[in-house]
This record gives sequence, C-alpha cells and structure tokens, in this order.
Amino acid sequence: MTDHFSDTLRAASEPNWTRAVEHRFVSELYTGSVNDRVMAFYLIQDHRFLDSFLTLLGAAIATCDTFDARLRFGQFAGMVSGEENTYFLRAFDHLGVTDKDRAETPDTAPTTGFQSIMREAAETRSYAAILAVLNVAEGLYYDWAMRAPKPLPESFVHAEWITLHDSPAFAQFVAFLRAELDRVGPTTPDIARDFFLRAVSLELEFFDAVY
Ligand SMILES: Cc1ncc(C[n+]2csc(CCO)c2C)c(N)n1
Repeated sequence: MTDHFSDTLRAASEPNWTRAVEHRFVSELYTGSVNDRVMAFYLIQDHRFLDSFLTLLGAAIATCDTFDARLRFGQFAGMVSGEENTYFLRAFDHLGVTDKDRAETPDTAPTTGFQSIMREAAETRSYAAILAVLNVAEGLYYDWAMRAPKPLPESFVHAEWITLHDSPAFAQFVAFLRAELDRVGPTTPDIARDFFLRAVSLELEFFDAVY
C-alpha cells in the first residue's frame, strides 16, 4: 500500500474494481468474440454514457483550479466529441444498428445510474467529486485496455474500443487525473471516496447488464 490517495480509493473499491477489469465482456473483447448483438447493445448504452460524460467534463473545466488543468480537460473534451463519437457512429453502421434501434432501446439501470452520478458530481461543483468519478471512468478503462494481449482482434469494432483506451495520450490523461485526485481529494476525502466507490460499482453493473 502506498500513501497516494488514489491508490487508497482503488484498494477500497476491491473486489469490484478487479471484477470489472476482468469481466467476461473484457475477455471476449480481447479475443474479438463479443457477440454482435451484445456489442451493439453495449455501444447503444455507452453512447448515452458519453453524453453525460461531456457534462461532467464541462464541470471539470468550470471547477478546476489551474489553467493547465483547464487546457487538458478542454483538449480531452475535443477528442471525446470528435474521434470517440465517430467511432460509435462507424460501429453502429458496421453492426447494422439504425437510429430507430437506438431510439427504441431503453436505458438499463446502470446507464441511468451513471447518468445520475455524473450529473450529481457535476452539480456538486466539487472538483474532488468530479475527479473521483473521472478517475474511475478513465482509470478503470485504461486498466483493462492496457492489458489487452496482442495481436488485437481483427474487427475494428473490437480493436478500436481497446486502442481508444490505451493510447499514449490516454495514458497521460489518466496519469494527470490521478495526480489531480492525489492533490485535491484529501481536502474532502469522504466526498471523493463516496463518488469513487459508487462509480466502481456502476462500472461493474454496466458490464453485467449487457449479458
Ligand atoms: C461505462 C463506461 N465507463 C467508462 C468509460 C470510459 N470512457 C468514457 S468517456 C471516455 C473518454 C474517452 O475515451 C472514457 C475512457 C466508458 N466508455 N463507459
């Protein structure tokens, strides 16, 4: 155990963190064997996650206390709104997911839960709460993506969902988020811990809900 605040929260979130990182969905993604219907359902749900995620990033831009952090969040928001959003659209096209399918598929409980916690964190206007949720959303995805065995699966739908979350730029952003949480989290540890632990549970439930 180190005395980094982010490590303490991550240790406190076990066993859920590891259960999410080693989830059936993740191992099937590594081998490119996620069933197309499961992948389509996951991506429909996750595209809704991305919408609230941008609200949360906007709150990070509004509440962070340095110009450097504001620039990083701003650049990241641009990437998510561009490259990451078009991945979803190309994947929907490839999997034959129509606008109608997307509109008619109801939110799962964890999708609603994530939208709520991201809005809740955004509305606290507490940079520590916002960082806690961002650290889970980014750090947990980086943790499984960086472990993906090579070669990556053939289908771009599977392979790009891995590479989007383990690029060098993404790794740097995750390291930045951890350093920020280590710096700011200890000022309001209970709030940071509460948001962090709830977000990890939701990540696990989000994966569970696609099966
Ligand atoms: C349930 C769920 N949790 C986390 C992520 C990860 N994530 C969401 S937005 C974003 C930023 C750019 O990649 C990242 C990493 C996800 N997609 N879905």
